[in-house]
Amino acid sequence: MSAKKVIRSFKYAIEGVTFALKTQLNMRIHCLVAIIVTLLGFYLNLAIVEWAVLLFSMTLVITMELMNTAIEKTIDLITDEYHELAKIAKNVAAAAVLFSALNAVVVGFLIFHNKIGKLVSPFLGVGSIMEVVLVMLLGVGVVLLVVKLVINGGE
Ligand SMILES: Nc1ncnc2c1ncn2[C@@H]1O[C@H](COP(=O)(O)OP(=O)(O)OP(=O)(O)O)[C@@H](O)[C@H]1O
Repeated sequence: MSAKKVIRSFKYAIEGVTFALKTQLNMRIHCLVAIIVTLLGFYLNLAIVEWAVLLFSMTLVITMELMNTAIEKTIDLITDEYHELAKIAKNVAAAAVLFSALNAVVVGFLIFHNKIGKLVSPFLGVGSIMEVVLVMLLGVGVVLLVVKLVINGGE
């Protein structure tokens, strides 16, 4: 492949990401969460293996969202009428996003749950109560995200 072709493929890929960011709310949510989690990771000084697992999980969610968008658009191109197969294809693609997001949440919990005390103590001087409150808030956030993904069918 010539250098020109490589640059052109990058350009197409960037166009794809830009489209997904502009049109898919879930894609914006995934990216925002990924940025926040990455900043948190720097602050909490994660180990290399923790970074590797975390980055893989976050990238997987974003990749699934991109594939979901591609499948949605392909179906819309094929038909704008109700079709059982169109429904199955879109729902299965949405399920892929949901599973990758659930995996990311579990990975995030495994990596961060021991470190939440360290995160809040410099600000509040409290560890355990805030830890419980933050885990509960995280849980509520996760449930809301899952409900939203289910209702929107991955958008
Ligand atoms: N052509 C179709 N035939 C049958 N069911 C469909 C069809 N298009 C969509 N659906 C159903 O509606 C759900 C949501 O569809 P879709 O993702 O296209 O909506 P949307 O979230 O508004 O899409 P977009 O992100 O393109 O705005 C799908 O998961 C599927 O269950």
